[in-house]
This record gives sequence, C-alpha cells and structure tokens, in this order.
Amino acid sequence: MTSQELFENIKKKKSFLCVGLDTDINKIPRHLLDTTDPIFAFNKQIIDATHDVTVAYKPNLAFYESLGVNGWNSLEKTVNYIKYNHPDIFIIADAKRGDIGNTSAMYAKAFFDHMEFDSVTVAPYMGEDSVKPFLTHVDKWVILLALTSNKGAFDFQFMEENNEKLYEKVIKTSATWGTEENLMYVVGATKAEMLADIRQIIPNHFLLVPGVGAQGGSLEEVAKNGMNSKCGLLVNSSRGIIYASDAEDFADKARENAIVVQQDMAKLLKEHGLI
Ligand SMILES: O=C(O)c1cc(=O)[nH]c(=O)n1[C@@H]1O[C@H](COP(=O)(O)O)[C@@H](O)[C@H]1O
Repeated sequence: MTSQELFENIKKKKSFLCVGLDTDINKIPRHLLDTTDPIFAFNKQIIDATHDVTVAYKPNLAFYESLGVNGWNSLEKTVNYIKYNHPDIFIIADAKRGDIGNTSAMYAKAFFDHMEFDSVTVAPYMGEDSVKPFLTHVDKWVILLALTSNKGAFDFQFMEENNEKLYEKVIKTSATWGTEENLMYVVGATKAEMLADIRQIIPNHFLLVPGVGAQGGSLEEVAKNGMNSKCGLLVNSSRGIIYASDAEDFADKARENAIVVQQDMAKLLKEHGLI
C-alpha cells in the first residue's frame, strides 16, 4: 500500500484510527472460551464491528505468541480475514523485531511472504544491516521505534550528544536507509509535545502513534503537533477500544468507543483542511 492509498482511505473513512488487536485470553468475554478459537472469534467480531471506522489493525505479536501454536494460528486467521474482507486496511505486525542481517531477512519473510502483513515494527538498536532486510520487500513498510510511549523511553532515548537526542539521531540516520514510501516511525502519544520537533526532521513520513486511550495521550495534541498535509498519522488504541465490555455486547461497545475516537479524528481532519 502506498502512502497516497493510505491517505485516500483516511479521507474516505474520515479516520486515522488503528485498532490494536492486543487480544488477551484472560480479558476476552468468557462465553467465547467455548468456541474452537476464542482469540479469532473475538478478533473477527471486533473487526466486523470496527472496519468502517478504522484504517489499520495492529495485532501485537506478544498476545499470540504467548499461546504457542494456537496463538500463531489465531494470528494467521486474523490477518487472512482482514486481507480477504477488507483489503484496503493496513495491517501492522507489532513484533518489534531486528537482528543481524540474515536473521532479519527471515523475520521479514515470516511477516511479508508467509503472512500478508503490510508492515512490521522494528527496533533500531542493531543498526542499518538489521533494518535493511525488511526494506527490500516491495510495497511493505518498516515502522521503526523512535520515541516510545513508556516511562523507560527516558532511560536511553533522550540521551544527548552534540545537542542531539538519541531518538533524533535514530530518525535522521535511519531516514537515509529507506524512503517516505517504506519507512514510518513510532512516536508515543504520551510524548506529543516532541512531535513538532520531529516534524522538522521528517515532515512527510507517516508516524504510528500509540498511547491514546489506556495510556492517557491526547489525540488533539498529537494532531496539533504531528499532522501533515497527508495526515501522516496512524493513531493506535488497543485496550481503550477492544475491552469496552466483557459481556456478549463487547463488539457493539468496542464500535461505540471506536466511533467516539473516529468522530474526534474527523473533526481534526476538517480543522486541518484535509477533508
Ligand atoms: O510499537 C508500538 O505499537 C508501541 C510503541 C510504544 O511506544 N508504545 C506502545 O504502547 N506500543 C504498543 O501500542 C499498544 C498500546 O496499547 P494500549 O495502551 O492498550 O492502547 C500496545 O500494543 C503496545 O505494545
């Protein structure tokens, strides 16, 4: 998917929402545990209830891998279900991978050849040769961790040398490895005030912004500081949407929550003259 196709979808749906499929077997409604694949049953109903107000889904691999082979099957079924029924929706493997070159190449194969993800989150710590193997896949995206939403972000990411913070260095250096058509960055919504400076470095790249909803980041601040002429934002919410209810009405309630976020997004897109 190109950035223009993503933007067209954002305008069509008046939404830059990414629903995080962080599907926890201990949190899903109990009645689903009687089905053959409770994780997929949950995801399918969430997708059916939210696909018209979301432009991306982001399964976080930890929730699937923690269940062994069954979790992996649920993940594959989820990706196939989205691809088959909603081919315009961007799918992110939130796997935070990155290793020596030949190993990264195998990770890329797993997500882009074996499964039909559009993108994968990658950690930059091991440098260029750990990221490049993901970038050689045509029409696929790397979403590189830049400034994360968690408290631990302050352990390393703000370290400064020659007036440059580590996360700024990561963005500047890695931007030369790929293009605006195959590289996005993660910037946490909890650090939205940094987005204006980040936009000085990468005005055009798409950003994946997690941290609204359960982590308390502000959508308005994110849009104020980070939106560009093609929107340039995918804002993720996981728990804030998918766990709106633990009863049989869980998908309807998730939809209600997604619509609240989407309506705020529509307002922001309008204010920025994009719709
Ligand atoms: O890469 C990510 O998606 C990510 C980066 C980051 O800095 N912070 C962050 O929360 N995430 C992910 O975004 C999701 C946030 O979930 P909620 O806090 O439930 O909305 C989780 O899947 C996290 O792993």
